[in-house]
Amino acid sequence: MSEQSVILEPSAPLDLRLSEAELADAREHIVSFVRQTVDHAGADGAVLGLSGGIDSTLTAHLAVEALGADAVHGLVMPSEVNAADNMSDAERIARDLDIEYDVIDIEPIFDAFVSAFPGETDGDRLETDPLRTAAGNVRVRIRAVLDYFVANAENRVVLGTGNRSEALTGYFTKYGDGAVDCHPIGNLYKQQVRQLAAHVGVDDDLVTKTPSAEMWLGQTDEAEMGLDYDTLDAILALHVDGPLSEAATVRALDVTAEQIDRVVDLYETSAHKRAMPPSPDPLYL
Ligand SMILES: Nc1ncnc2c1ncn2[C@@H]1O[C@H](COP(=O)(O)OP(=O)(O)OC[C@H]2O[C@@H]([n+]3cccc(C(=O)O)c3)[C@H](O)[C@@H]2O)[C@@H](O)[C@H]1O
Ligand SMILES: Nc1ncnc2c1ncn2[C@@H]1O[C@H](COP(=O)(O)OP(=O)(O)OP(=O)(O)O)[C@@H](O)[C@H]1O
Ligand SMILES: [Mg+2]
Repeated sequence: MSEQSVILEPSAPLDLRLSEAELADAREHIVSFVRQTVDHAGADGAVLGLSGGIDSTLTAHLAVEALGADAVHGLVMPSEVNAADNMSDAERIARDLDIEYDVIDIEPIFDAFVSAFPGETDGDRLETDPLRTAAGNVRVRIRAVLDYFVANAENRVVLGTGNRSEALTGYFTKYGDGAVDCHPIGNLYKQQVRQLAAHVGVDDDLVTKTPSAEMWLGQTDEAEMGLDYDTLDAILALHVDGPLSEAATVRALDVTAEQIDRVVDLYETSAHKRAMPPSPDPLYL
């Protein structure tokens, strides 16, 4: 076992870590998936947003492995609510991987959007929900527009960075960071994302960074969801993905029934984000 693969040991209530052999298989599986997705689309490469977070960092590493550095284009898209450290990390990752990248300040685009709705966004209303989330989602969706501009202009596919923990809880913006052509790491729980990132050689400071959507200053995934990722992943694996009842999951993990209810609620109320938009059944006249 490598030194990096024990990072999660102290707090994980359920050990979801993969063995070194499984990590090697997962890496190869994802790399093949990216290559096939690009080939099947007849595309010349891929584009993805680089946030300095671990999901986009791992996805970028695997994309370079699949396609070569020349075929990957990164977009670093700062706004007023992004930490400067994260944006400089994103640029550092692009430079280390030797990929083409652009830095696009999305704040002027956001400002233009907001000024189109003066009545809705006056004063402090953007600082509290529901407008805080609505405004955050606008920034996320602006990034998706820019991703697709590059994809269209350069015959690339858009790589998503969603992981299984986010997908099952709906912790993403519908048609924002969810608006992509594929999710290479979509079958990995968050703690497995960190582990695979360490396995492929991502720097420790990025592997252990606190996950944040950066939709507003100080936002963290775990605070907003009300659960830490290790607990969330364990409940997803045993109860939502797995066969254990709520009572058995409480016994197996150091969690409460209320925590499990919270996860099940996130899963059920986000079903619409994992499906194509529905239409009524066809009319047979
Ligand atoms: N049952 C239903 N059937 C069909 N559609 C339904 C629906 N319920 C809501 N909707 C629609 O969905 C909308 C709400 O979904 P959405 O617009 O996504 O908005 P919402 O889920 O409210 O917000 C996005 C969440 O994802 C988090 N996020 C976003 C981006 C990145 C990350 C990250 O981890 O980096 C996290 C963010 O912090 C926030 O908690 C509603 O306004 C409505 O249009
Ligand atoms: N400022 C940004 N510039 C470019 N892309 C961004 C930016 N913010 C978010 N993204 C894109 O949206 C994705 C979703 O964000 P998310 O926070 O879930 O992932 P992450 O930042 O890579 O990892 P973590 O969840 O650990 O913070 C990112 O992976 C990235 O592709
Ligand atoms: Mg992030």
